[in-house]
Amino acid sequence: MASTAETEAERTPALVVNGVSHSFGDRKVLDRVSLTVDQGAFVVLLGLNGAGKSTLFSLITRLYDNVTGEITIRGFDVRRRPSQALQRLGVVFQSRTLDIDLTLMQNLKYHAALHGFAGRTATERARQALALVGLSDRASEKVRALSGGQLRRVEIARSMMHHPDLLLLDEATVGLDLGSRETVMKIVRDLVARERLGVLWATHLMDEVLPTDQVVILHKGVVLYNGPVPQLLKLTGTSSVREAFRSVTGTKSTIEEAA
Ligand SMILES: Nc1ncnc2c1ncn2[C@@H]1O[C@H](COP(=O)(O)OP(=O)(O)OP(=O)(O)O)[C@@H](O)[C@H]1O
Repeated sequence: MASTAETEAERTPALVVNGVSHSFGDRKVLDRVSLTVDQGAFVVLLGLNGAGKSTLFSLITRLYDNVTGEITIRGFDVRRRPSQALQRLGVVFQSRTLDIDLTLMQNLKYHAALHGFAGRTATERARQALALVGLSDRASEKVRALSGGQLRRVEIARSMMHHPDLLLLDEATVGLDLGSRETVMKIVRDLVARERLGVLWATHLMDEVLPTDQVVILHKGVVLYNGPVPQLLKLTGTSSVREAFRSVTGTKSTIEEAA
């Protein structure tokens, strides 16, 4: 019996969004959005600027209250069990949020304190987190000495300190050069493979989607496709995610051109 229970717990998705809508005044910006992120899955939330990606993240993180549908993190409803749900969640926001006048270690320890870790535990967690993103040797440097890509890596380290099951990243590579973008994406994909982390990666950049990813196309607040990449290409009779996106959304320009 115990092993069955364990198996069920292991299978509980990192994130379930079910029938979630959201309006600002009269304007509906999300319309019955549903998606699932399994443990160990890298899910790309692909949409043009204004599609509703950040609004969805604000609902998952409880910055806004979802009044329709439901959102669960590892089975915990974010409205009814907020502390259990949110302690399993890590977030890398679109805007930068590190204190550039503090060292990497100081930034991480400050965050650890917010999660109730102090002293040696905080130092140890910070060290482990920096090792995950390959920045162990920079721990005592000030954040202002880092490149844009390294800053993002520290933010990823910070989001991993409390060992979450679900990581949300909102346009994490915007403003980075190609090499840094690839490094950041590799780090996150490695975490998915190694730690069985569930990741929801919001982007408007087509080339960030790999054939092995699950992709959710969000357009004007509506999910137009949700599934594996090969199936998307087959369904649309196209040979690239860019073409498939155009076909599904009826837009002429690619996301990159529109941005
Ligand atoms: N606080 C707000 N009040 C009113 N409208 C808003 C608010 N926040 C977002 N919107 C509108 O909701 C829609 C969805 O915006 P959202 O920021 O979620 O999109 P997005 O896909 O994250 O795009 P971006 O990457 O440009 O932020 C947009 O039309 C936006 O103008």
